[in-house]
Amino acid sequence: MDRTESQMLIIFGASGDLTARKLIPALFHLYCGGYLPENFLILGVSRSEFSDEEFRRKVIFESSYLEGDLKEKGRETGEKFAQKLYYHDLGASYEASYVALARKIESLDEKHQTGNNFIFYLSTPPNIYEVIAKNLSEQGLTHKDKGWKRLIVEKPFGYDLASAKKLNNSLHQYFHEDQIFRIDHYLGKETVQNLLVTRFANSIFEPLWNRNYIQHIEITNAESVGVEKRGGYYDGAGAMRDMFQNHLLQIVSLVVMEPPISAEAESIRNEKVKALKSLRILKDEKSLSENIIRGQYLAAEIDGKKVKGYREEDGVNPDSTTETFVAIKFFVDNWRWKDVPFYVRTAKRMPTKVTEVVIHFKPPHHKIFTESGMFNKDNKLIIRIQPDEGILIKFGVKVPGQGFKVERANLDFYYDSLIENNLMAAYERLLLDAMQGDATLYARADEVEAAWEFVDPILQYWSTSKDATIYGYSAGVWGPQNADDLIEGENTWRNPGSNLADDPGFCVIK
Ligand SMILES: NC(=O)C1=CN([C@@H]2O[C@H](COP(=O)(O)OP(=O)(O)OC[C@H]3O[C@@H](n4cnc5c(N)ncnc54)[C@H](OP(=O)(O)O)[C@@H]3O)[C@@H](O)[C@H]2O)C=CC1
Ligand SMILES: O=C1O[C@H](COP(=O)(O)O)[C@@H](O)[C@H](O)[C@H]1O
Repeated sequence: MDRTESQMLIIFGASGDLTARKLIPALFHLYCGGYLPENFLILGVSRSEFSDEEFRRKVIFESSYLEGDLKEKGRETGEKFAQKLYYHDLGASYEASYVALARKIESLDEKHQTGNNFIFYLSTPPNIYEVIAKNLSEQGLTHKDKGWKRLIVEKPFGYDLASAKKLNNSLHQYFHEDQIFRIDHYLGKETVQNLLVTRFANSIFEPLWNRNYIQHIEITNAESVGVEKRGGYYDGAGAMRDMFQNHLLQIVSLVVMEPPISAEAESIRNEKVKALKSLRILKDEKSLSENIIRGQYLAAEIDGKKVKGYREEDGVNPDSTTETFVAIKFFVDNWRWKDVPFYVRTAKRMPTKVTEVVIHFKPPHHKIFTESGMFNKDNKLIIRIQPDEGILIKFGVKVPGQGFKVERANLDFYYDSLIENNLMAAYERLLLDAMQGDATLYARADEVEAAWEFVDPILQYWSTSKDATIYGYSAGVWGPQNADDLIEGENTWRNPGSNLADDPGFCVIK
């Protein structure tokens, strides 16, 4: 709290969905929690015409995203928070009127003593990020001589490796790397951060965290919703760009990375980059076709309700070959992970919303309890990212009675069980970190590029090869059936329920 200096947050794209749905509610929660400094302002910027009052009404009092909060905290709290909000209409284009914007920022800064400390948040279509950065620079708004200046950049960061590099180079003309905060909201999730703590604050997991004890690793990110109102955007992106390149590879990097020398941003980010660079890139046609399954959801009935197929969604091309499901098997080429398969999948219109990491351990070398088949079941560590956040270990116990019959039991931890378990929403945590200048949970330029290096050949293969199949799957099932064939031996995906303790079958380790 003490570290949050007086400052102004300038949001470009203030009339858009993200501002109303995530940013303003996060800022309101930070305000109610006493996390914002006394001298703090939010200046919304876009081309739509609003007065300050109209903007406040739109994003606070008439917003369905704050309705519950306002009921709980009272209108008066909403009114006080609203006094921190201002709006600037950029006019017809994002190229124009930066002189007027600069004047407005300067006068607000002077009047409200925000210390010339500015965060510029880019929540517009990505194709205008550079234009905004350039104009800010030309108006002298990026200089660090008086106060600090930071830039938060929304995803997607680039469309492929070349465009990500281009965007990095463009932004670096106007901002130093230490001023740029590339957002990935999964890094703002408490349970994703806890991957670091589970691994590096305990001496019971890390000694086993390697090829000697781990048989394979499975990561599932499933959403039950379809593309909702974002069909237009999603059709140009697909699951690979929308989720895998950023959120899933961030989780992978935290699972794969070596211990950092400290919890400082650069130490952690250095190790994450090394981890991403050690992923074996699927390059040749054979490995691309054998190790990746992509799919697209088809119309179906779920709980008696008809849901549209992907191609029928608003904004989606009726002949679209954009993937809404992707499952990938890959290896990590380093000392720790040699020969350990990683299976990662992400999809829309699955049976439930769930994200989890499952570490499957190898069975004991020598099997002495032959009475039941239990010794064949693997020990598992399940790290539940969402929902029902927690950690569960599956291990064998003796069934009471004669002989040595073994059954599987659970050791578990639930975030719910903590007395203080107010999990801060991802955007709250990330905004607060940026306000305090902490970039640990933001992606660095080389990190984003390393992730694209893994993803690029896959996208190229899909766009150029005639053999790159896309499979249909009915909305509400766990994706195309042949995604199970990716997994070696008789193992299958875990297909979890929404409760961590649900046990949907098991994996057989031969
Ligand atoms: N919405 C979400 O859930 C998520 C969004 N994001 C990212 O956040 C950013 C904003 O997304 P979102 O709020 O959903 O988008 P919207 O389309 O709802 O809003 C875009 C905003 O940018 C402004 N804008 C400026 N120039 C243009 C232009 N040429 N065309 C269209 N709009 C323009 C719009 O306002 P005006 O027309 O008034 O200038 C509007 O305020 C995007 O980069 C998106 O990828 C990331 C994760 C989730
Ligand atoms: O970034 C995105 O994430 C959401 C899923 O986020 P979650 O926090 O609800 O898991 C996804 O729906 C969206 O398509 C994607 O752009």
